[in-house]
Amino acid sequence: MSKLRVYQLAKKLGLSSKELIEKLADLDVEVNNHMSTLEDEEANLVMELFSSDEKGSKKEVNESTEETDLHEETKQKKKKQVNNGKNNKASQQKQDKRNTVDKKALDTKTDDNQEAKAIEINDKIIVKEFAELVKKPINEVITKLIQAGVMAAMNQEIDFETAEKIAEGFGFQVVKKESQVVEDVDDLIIEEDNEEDLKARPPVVTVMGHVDHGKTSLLDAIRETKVTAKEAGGITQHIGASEVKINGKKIVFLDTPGHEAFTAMRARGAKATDIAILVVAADDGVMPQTIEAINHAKAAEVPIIVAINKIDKPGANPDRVKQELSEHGVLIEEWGGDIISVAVSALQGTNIDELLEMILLVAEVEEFKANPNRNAVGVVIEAQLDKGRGSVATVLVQNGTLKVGDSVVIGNTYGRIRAMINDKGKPVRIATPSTAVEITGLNDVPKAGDIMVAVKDDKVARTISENRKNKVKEDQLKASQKISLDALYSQMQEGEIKELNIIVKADVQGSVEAVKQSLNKLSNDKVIIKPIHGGVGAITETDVMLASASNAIIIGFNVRPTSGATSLANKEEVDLRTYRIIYNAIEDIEAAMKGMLDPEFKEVELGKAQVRATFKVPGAGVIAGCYVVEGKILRNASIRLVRDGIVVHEGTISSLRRFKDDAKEVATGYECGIGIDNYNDVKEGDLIEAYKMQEIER
Ligand SMILES: Nc1nc2c(ncn2[C@@H]2O[C@H](COP(=O)(O)OP(=O)(O)OP(=O)(O)O)[C@@H](O)[C@H]2O)c(=O)[nH]1
Repeated sequence: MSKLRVYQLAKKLGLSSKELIEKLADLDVEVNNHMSTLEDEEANLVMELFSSDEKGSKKEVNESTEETDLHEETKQKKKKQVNNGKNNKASQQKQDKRNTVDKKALDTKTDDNQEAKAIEINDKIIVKEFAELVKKPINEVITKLIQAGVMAAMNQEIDFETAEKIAEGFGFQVVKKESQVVEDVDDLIIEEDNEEDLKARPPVVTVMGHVDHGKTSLLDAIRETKVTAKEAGGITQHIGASEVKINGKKIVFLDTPGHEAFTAMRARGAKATDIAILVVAADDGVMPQTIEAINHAKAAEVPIIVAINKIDKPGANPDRVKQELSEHGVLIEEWGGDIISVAVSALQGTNIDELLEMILLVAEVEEFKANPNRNAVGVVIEAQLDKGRGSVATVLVQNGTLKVGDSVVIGNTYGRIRAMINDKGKPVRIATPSTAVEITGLNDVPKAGDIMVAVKDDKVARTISENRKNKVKEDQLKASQKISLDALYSQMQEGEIKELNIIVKADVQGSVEAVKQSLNKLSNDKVIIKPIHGGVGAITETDVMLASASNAIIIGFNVRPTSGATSLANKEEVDLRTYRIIYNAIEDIEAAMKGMLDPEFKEVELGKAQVRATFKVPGAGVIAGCYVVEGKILRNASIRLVRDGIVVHEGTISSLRRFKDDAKEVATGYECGIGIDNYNDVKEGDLIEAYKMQEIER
């Protein structure tokens, strides 16, 4: 048969195109529209199914359910072959299994009523057999299934969960047939590939850089020049990643620019990016987040390509950018280094091709490879619950080939891939290494950064996912074995720690440098102290994520963590310490290295108040009119005054009042006046943090 279009086949079958498309979807055959062509085997299958469906339903009414419908069985087998690419043998094995269930079903029938209330079901069962098992007429079962949102004919399979739900509705207790125990995917799949099986794969790229330097514009420019509607059905769909082609070669861009997303993924244990594009605006130069991006990329050991952007602007000075980059350890080729830079204008589309060519060049040098002929392994880029489609996840296939019908485990979720669409919104049946596809068919919504693995079958997928859920606690424990100064000595003794990664944040750049240098000098033969990032300003969530991903501790001087950073640090178990004097930090780390760090006092936060106005009160100096935003402020507490994340003063309270009365404490949600001992330079917008020191048992 020559290739048929959907509308042609619909006509043959006396259906509308819409009806046929729906029928095809039931068979897991996804088509775009009425003009889409069908593979021969798909068309054959549909025609065969359609003609026998009619016969089948007529039969259903007239015949007893015990009679075997051979035609239906062939149909099932065929459908499986098309959808799952499984061979006849597998199909036959399934059939054998079904027969076992069948026997059991009949056995159950002979049991007395009480016992018959408990039934055993495999991870799948054919509707007809299920009806026998629950002793109900087939049309009643099918009606219940439809009510539960499952469209299945009598010879189609339903999964365990569906069967369980319906059976329970009929008053049965359902027990799952014991399945083979599989510990975890890690045991199954993370086998090394043989060198000869590895083939070159396209690079996966993330765009990073300072705010407003043009990350989004650059991604847009790349997409505009390269992902045009040339390809059929070419509407770019947001799936979290996009593919471009240059000189016939593919590059995959992750759509969420910024090092935050990149590091958050890394903290989950995923490494999705092969190359980082560092965007620096030629008229602005290296800025704080440029430095952050550099350090994040370096910590992840990802090669960098610099895109010097906005060269169309009058104030553009690419040479200055190169010089500034060299000061931060990014040595461009002209500066004797090996980092490639390309001057671009995202706005005017200048040199975009050149940038893409450079990406391919780096990819060639780095030799990114994968084995397309194995079970798929990948990572979740993003995922959400879609009203119509259920759990929808974009996964980047990193190794192997993912196919529609594959059973997968993703984090604690699992499922069989129902459909896949690519970044152009086109349904695809396979996804090779370095391809991002949106998948449906999972039982729950996975998290970005979760690892996806294709496994043998649904049973294995479900077992692993259940085992994983049970192991979550254990894993959390494992994941929480983060470095801390308190445990440094014992970890050093056990040889677990060779490097102590440190992130330094301070109020001025001079302190950052001073601390980094002093800390470097503390390295000895057991442990190397390695400052992986330093910056000016408050300790942010991004700093905590970097610390978590790189197993680092954070040291702050005269700066405070933002409240988001504090809670994230608690969650990620990141050791975050703040100091007022550099010497104290050095002393602490030195003591920790000798196993002598036993802090005698610990700071306990009491509350925070925001300064909303200030008043000059004769005899009492400046009083801050405050609103308590967190915890409570105690009259005898120590306080620190924080302005834009930086500690501007530390001291004690001289007066605490509610209206005209002295107060011992003021709780969240109340206003109060706070006077600070010997300090008048308080400003509107400042934050007053109250704390007390608590003695810690040695
Ligand atoms: N003249 C000029 N302007 C540019 C160029 N690239 C980006 N811009 C402008 O710079 C501004 C910021 O660009 P974005 O692409 O939003 O920058 P971003 O880095 O994604 O910014 P954030 O998402 O806020 O971090 C926009 O007004 C752009 O139009 C360029 O090559 N030339």
